[in-house]
Amino acid sequence: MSKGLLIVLSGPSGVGKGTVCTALRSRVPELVYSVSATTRSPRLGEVNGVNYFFKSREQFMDMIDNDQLLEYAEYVGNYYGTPRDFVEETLATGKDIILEIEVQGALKVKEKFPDGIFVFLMPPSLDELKDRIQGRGTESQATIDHRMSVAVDEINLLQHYDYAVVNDEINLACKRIESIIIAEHCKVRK
Ligand SMILES: Nc1nc2c(ncn2[C@@H]2O[C@H](COP(=O)(O)OP(=O)(O)O)[C@@H](O)[C@H]2O)c(=O)[nH]1
Ligand SMILES: Nc1ncnc2c1ncn2[C@@H]1O[C@H](COP(=O)(O)OP(=O)(O)O)[C@@H](O)[C@H]1O
Repeated sequence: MSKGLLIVLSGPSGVGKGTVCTALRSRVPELVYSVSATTRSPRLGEVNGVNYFFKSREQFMDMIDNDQLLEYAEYVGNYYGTPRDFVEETLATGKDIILEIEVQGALKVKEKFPDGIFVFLMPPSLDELKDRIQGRGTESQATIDHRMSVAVDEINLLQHYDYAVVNDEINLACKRIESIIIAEHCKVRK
């Protein structure tokens, strides 16, 4: 049995990663989603173990010390990390897995999984990005400003990715990512 594909989806806050991932999972039900650990507080409606594993700083530091994270990063004042065992076990069973993570973490994953597929979700414009993150209404103005300045740095690291997908329209963005996954399965690996 061949190993599954490791797909990394990054992109600035508010670009629509969560929305696109949810749509993608209903279009491609066999695609497994990696649930990250974070020290961020849950937003209204977020469920522990579904959206994230919500951890205290101490619990998160323990996960780092016990080598339970494939990668982790600090982003706008909170820690985020990918539980290692779940990713490795999923790939070993031949299933594809998608990690929705920010750029620093994605670059660390690339060192460990050079055969991973790195997809960057792009906003149609920076103005549209700001409108989306503001429209979601989950962040304070100071956090939005911080996330917008991080967004510019993140977009500057696009050259480390294999694919850039513009999220102009959710179904179109999903179709593009689905096409990438299909093409990668057909690829002749040398
Ligand atoms: N490195 C890393 N980044 C993560 C992980 N999980 C989520 N992130 C990223 O952390 C950033 C902030 O996530 P979040 O607070 O949920 O905000 P949102 O992306 O604006 O909904 C986003 O870029 C996520 O993709 C992870 O396990 N590792
Ligand atoms: N293609 C799109 N067109 C218009 N609005 C979108 C699109 N994709 C996502 N959104 C909206 O933008 C906001 C941010 O999306 P979200 O998925 O939370 O982003 P992220 O996970 O990247 O931070 C949400 O209110 C969402 O409904």
